[in-house]
Amino acid sequence: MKPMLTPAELTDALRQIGAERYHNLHPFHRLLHNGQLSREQVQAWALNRYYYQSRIPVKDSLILSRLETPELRREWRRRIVDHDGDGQTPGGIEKWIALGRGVGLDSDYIVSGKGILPATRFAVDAYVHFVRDRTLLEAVASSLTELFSPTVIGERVRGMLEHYPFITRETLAYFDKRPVQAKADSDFALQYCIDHARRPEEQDAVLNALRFKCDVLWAQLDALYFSYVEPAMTPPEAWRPGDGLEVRQ
Ligand SMILES: O=C(O)c1cc(C(=O)O)c2c(n1)C(=O)C(=O)c1cc(C(=O)O)[nH]c1-2
Repeated sequence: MKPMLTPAELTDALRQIGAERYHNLHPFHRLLHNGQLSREQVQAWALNRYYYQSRIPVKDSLILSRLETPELRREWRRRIVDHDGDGQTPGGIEKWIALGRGVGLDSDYIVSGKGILPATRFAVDAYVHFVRDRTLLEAVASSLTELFSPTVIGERVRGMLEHYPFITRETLAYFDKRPVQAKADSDFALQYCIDHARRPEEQDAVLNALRFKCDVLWAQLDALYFSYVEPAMTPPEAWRPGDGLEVRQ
């Protein structure tokens, strides 16, 4: 029989998965962060990534609806506000639209969902369905990629500011708050998993949920790489350079 991991061993095993398969390692991110993409390729990234952003509060609402105590719901509700805003302070979604506009896309086009790659949609929707259909423990564990996001975000912001003349600090304002929010989110989710995975099979399910989520992130970058980096195989009706641009007066 499999032994039960201690909290430290479970944490190490999760970190090991991140070290091997988190999306900071993906070739598309290497190109993005090292300044090796064209403005159009950065636009493709911003457009497709918006779809991920737009689904995050939807998947968090699904988790929220499954939580049994006011304390847990309060904690999870914060994530939704982080993305949707509170009607006064803009949330992450609004800031991502600003990022898209900052790289030249039209906001109505971004929000319309037109031009998003089929594989982006499949990967992101798979994440939403996962948190809907699996156990609550697996749903919470699938957010644990956020343990690793502060590092990749730091790398991305530094690299993009250094390498792309069309990128400003304001364009990347989305990322200002994310590392602190991600740390709070992932500290909570990790403790939840440690407390609620009480059998070796449940610990395995937690590890597998993180592997699945790494695949969700990886597949989105595969889609971008195969569609927009040479030799580009852009699917029919997907965004092409020149589509959906903001008209500047
Ligand atoms: O920029 C990134 O590389 C990155 C990664 C991740 C992640 O690891 O899932 C998230 C985010 N950003 C992010 O901005 C975000 O709001 C977010 C929410 C979640 C989640 O699973 O609940 N992951 C991420």
